[in-house]
Amino acid sequence: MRQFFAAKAEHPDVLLFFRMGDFYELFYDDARKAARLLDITLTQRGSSAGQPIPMAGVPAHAYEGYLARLVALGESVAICEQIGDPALAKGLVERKVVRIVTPGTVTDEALLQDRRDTLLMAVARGKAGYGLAWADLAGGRFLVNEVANDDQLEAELARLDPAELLVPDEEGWPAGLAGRGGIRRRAPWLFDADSGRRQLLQFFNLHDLGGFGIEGRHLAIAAAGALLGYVEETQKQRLPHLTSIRVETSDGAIAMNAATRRHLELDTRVDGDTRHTLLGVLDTTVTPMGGRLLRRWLHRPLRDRQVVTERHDAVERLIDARADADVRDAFRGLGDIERILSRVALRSARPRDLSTLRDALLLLPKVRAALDGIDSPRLLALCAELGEHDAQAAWMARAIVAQPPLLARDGGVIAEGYDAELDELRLLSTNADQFLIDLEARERESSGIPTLKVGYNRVHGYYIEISKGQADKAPVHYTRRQTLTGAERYITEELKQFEDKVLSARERALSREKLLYEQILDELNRDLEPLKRAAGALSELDVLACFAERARELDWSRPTLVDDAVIRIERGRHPVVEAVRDAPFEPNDLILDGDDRETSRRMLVITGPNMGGKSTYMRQNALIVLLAHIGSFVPASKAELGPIDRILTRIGAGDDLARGQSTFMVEMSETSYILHHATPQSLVLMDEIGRGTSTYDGLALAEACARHLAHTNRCYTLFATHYFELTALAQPGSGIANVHLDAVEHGDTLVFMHAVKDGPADRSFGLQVAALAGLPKSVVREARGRLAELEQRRNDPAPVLSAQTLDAPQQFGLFAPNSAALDALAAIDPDELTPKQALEALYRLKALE
Ligand SMILES: Nc1ncnc2c1ncn2[C@@H]1O[C@H](COP(=O)(O)OP(=O)(O)OP(=O)(O)O)[C@@H](O)[C@H]1O
Repeated sequence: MRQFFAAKAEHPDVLLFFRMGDFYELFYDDARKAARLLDITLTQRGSSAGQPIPMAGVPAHAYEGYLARLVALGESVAICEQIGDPALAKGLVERKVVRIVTPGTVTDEALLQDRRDTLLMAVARGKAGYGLAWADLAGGRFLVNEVANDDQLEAELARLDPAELLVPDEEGWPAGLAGRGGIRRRAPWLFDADSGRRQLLQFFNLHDLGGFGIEGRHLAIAAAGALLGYVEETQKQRLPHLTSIRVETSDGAIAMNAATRRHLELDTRVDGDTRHTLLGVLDTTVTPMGGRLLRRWLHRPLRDRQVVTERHDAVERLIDARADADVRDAFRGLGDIERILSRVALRSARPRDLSTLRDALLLLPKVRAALDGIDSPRLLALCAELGEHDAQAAWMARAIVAQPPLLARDGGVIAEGYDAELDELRLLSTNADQFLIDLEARERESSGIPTLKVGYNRVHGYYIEISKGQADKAPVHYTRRQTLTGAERYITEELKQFEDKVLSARERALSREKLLYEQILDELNRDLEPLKRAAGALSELDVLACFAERARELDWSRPTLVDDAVIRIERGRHPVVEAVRDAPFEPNDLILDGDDRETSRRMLVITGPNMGGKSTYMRQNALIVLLAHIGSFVPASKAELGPIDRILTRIGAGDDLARGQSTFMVEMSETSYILHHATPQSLVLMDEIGRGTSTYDGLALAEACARHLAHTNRCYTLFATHYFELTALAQPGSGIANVHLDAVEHGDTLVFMHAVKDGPADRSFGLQVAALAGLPKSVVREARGRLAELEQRRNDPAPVLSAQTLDAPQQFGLFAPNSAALDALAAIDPDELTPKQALEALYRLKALE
């Protein structure tokens, strides 16, 4: 327990896995917590100061599964091992914390998700905003950025979604950050720019940081220093695979804030589903590393049109040459070499990592052959990045057996013929079998005991066994080793010598193999950079081939990026709705264009019935713009897109109660963000703005926002609304046009046409949709009565949006005047009344006046 307390004192904030023989044990609060999180038994062991010591344990041979669960829950675990051999230790065996496994720093295959980066991030704070540094230790990437304000910080957090976030232990963090899981508060002095700089120079062994382009970015350097400090503290080893640091600026990408990522359901739906999302439809990459790159691309559509056009070009060439199928075919045997290379650098690569790497290198010629003769600048560049690794592949093929065992510990990894000394040692132990058979035959003959056996067990080694009945015939030079119930076991001088030779040959073979294994890792580490580049190129090829496959399979077409201010989409479709619908999807066009105030068309006011397809139409256009800017083809027959700097959305997506905001508050803060940030190059989606409050307030706000977007922001706007009043905004020269979706009534049913047509809708079908949804008939009937009244009221001379109404400070209740009388009136069904009842009703109404 003294050892435990000492180790625990050094790691008070994390769970301590304390190795005791075949188990990792946890004590006290750690035990209680682990028992709860892992559903393992909480027991006791001994006592301390008269109190029993709570304990829980996991078997050492299966600890990875438990570790994975704890890490997924955001917990960190310090692994305290027995150092040295318990058999040789005098008294207690020494124990030491050898590493700390934390959610953001894991690199073991079993603890990672295949198709999702696991990131560790640090955030430094200063007057100019925030510095961000994030590292993917399993993939060997290290990046930084600086952002000016809380909104941008939240957008980066939503994009990168780090598993673990280091922040200075101070107050006043924005709610979006403070409420996240995986936050680790660290002493503020650890986020100091000067010491960060020193730390970086020391880590990369450099004299200045100019080569990385981060000189002068003090906040980014402070964050990077804090991150490195944490990594060194927890990993307790060098990280040779982090070889550089890269700046990933925000202005290189089309900005999307957290709300936009959520609303567009890029990789997760509001209900947590990941299949029916854009990534779910798009991702047919073959390798996990390709899958991760695609996810990264999807969250960072580029503004650099040359890079994007080169990707379109590559995809088109792959389709034309029908080469994507061959590339993808070659990739089936590829595996996750990006992460394998990190484990090679960290020297934790397992035998099967090496055989996978070897097989990947052997596949490179096939990949190159599939791309041969395809004239695309990006594909040519990627082929060059793949590099030449034939010699390395041949060497690894010689070194590693075809199918190595899981662990290096028991040997059998290095192939025969690779190392003469190992072969000789192995021969010695293999020949042992024949020697023993011969020895048994000889001893049987010389002793005259036909049942005599030669055997082996781990405790006593080799022996000659004679049954009890025959034991008196044992020759005198036999020395007794062990007595069993029915037999005696002996050893002879010859057998002892043989045993020493064989056992030591086995041991020497194992240690020779270990040495060779280390040498292989050394050799690979010498060449790590070109191998990492090859892995990067393979990931990108995987994504481009996936784009080609999707384009062909789903009938997508190549978008054109133009310099004019325009978004012109012909026959666009929603990729996810189309994928899940059984019935055909109705394609729709979108034209927004022009810089000129008089002639431009910058905003569409979209009206139409509920369920008509307004949201689908708006989102499909945003997704098409996004897909085009990651380099993919798009679900449309044609798309011409001018420069885009932001995609901003305001789409009702439930309350954000977790952050203590009401529906309407969320709606308004998202709208406010959009009004402050949208530029003439931004695409803005506004879905039913104003519906979270009373009708007149909502209508007034919706109209004011629409005007602001059209006249001040002048962004490309799709504005869906149920307020018909807004259709009046579409005046000549306003830059605003009306479109609508339609439905037709067939008896009791409604048929939605889903086609976008010019002009405003003439009615909304709200009650019919409600009836379709199964609202009780009596309720629908009553609503119909109310509707008639309200429409009557609307035709009253007082205009809803008169300046007087808008300026009035008080809030109008829709039914405020005479509401008791109206209620009573609505409750009357004239068809059901006798003349007498009708007269009584009239008197009652009169009394309510
Ligand atoms: N173009 C289309 N072709 C085929 N089906 C479509 C199309 N657009 C929408 N749909 C179908 O109609 C359903 C309703 O669409 P959507 O949610 O976009 O309607 P909405 O007008 O936004 O409704 P609400 O006003 O109630 O929010 C979708 O789930 C989809 O199944």
